Amino acid sequence: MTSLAELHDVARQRLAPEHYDYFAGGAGDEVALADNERSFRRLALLPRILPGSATRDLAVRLPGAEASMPVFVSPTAFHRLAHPDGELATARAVAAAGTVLIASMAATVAIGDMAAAAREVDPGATLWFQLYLQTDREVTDLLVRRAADAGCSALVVTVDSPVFGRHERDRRHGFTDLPDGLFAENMRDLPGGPRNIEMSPALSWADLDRLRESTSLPVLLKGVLHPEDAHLAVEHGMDGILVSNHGGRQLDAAPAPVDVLPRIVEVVGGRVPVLLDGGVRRGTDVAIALALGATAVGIGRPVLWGLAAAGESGVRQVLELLREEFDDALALCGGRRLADLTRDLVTVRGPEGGKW
Ligand SMILES: Cc1cc2nc3c(=O)[nH]c(=O)nc-3n(C[C@H](O)[C@H](O)[C@H](O)COP(=O)(O)O)c2cc1C
Ligand SMILES: O=C(O)C(=O)c1ccccc1
Repeated sequence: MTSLAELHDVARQRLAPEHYDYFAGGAGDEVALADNERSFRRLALLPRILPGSATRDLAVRLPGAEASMPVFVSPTAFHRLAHPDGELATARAVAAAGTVLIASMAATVAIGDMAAAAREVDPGATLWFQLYLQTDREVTDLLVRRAADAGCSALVVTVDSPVFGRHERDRRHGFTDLPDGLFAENMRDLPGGPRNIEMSPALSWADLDRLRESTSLPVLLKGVLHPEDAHLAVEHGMDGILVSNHGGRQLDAAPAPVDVLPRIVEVVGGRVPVLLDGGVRRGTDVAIALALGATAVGIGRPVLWGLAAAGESGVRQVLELLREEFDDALALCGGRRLADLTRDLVTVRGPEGGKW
């Protein structure tokens, strides 16, 4: 395979249409979904010349992690729909790539089993745990304890989902439940028995304060788009911000993360790392996001396409392609390290380019 787009095409052929549409789809008219990729293509990189170094350093320090490149895996649900090995294959591939896997609370493999699979490949593998705060605090506390016991080195609290997104492709297929034999394995053995993941508009900053006090793990907020919320996240002691519109699956009128990134970076002012996901499909997308101030970027769907196309090997291919493409982009921008990707390199395409 020579690009993520090719892996997508193979995955589309292999997946049942209702499962393909579950992974690929967005909310409403899928305006946000389309804009996530399109926004990267509206931007250009003004390359510098004569870098003066034969090699480049792609490694980056993140909360509770040293990643081999500034690309991590964003949390996505239900990997066993894509491949029988599910999240075990994903965990192995991400460990082999030496980057961070944010394990979804809605995984079809329990967090402890994912961590064990990752550690067989690399004893130093890094997993973070994605959490939807549950209104029953006992349930949230138990999930946090299990993530910590599994060795997760940070919590990523998803805050863009006070209600479930309206996914019209799923409605058309009547896809509402996992097939028999598959289950959101982290949701077993909880007070009151197995549970569904709850999304609740009743949650507030007070619930995050409580989580912050209940754990010594770094806590990152996923799904921040408004600069004022980025400011509040820092004030409330968060250890990082993930700028995201949930891959266009929640508010369809939400902007593309890359379009709001500069303002958020400005407000945060270097106090905590600012991460981004949504629409990253090429090494040049990674370079643009870093030049606009992101510390690292996440990929969601490309991992699912790799998994569906070729299991663990497919996810490895996705990560290695992005690594090679990003290294190429950094070289062509005249850079030798991540810090060489600066804001002045980014312009808007077209004759107005540079007015930014
Ligand atoms: C099929 C699917 C399932 C997802 N499940 C979760 C989830 O369980 N928790 C979460 O915080 N985000 C979830 N997301 C959002 C991703 O973490 C991420 O924000 C998004 O996919 C990034 O956009 P991209 O797919 O364009 O790379 C999901 C996304 C997809 C496509
Ligand atoms: O589909 C999603 O985007 C998602 O975040 C999710 C949340 C809970 C259960 C399954 C998926």
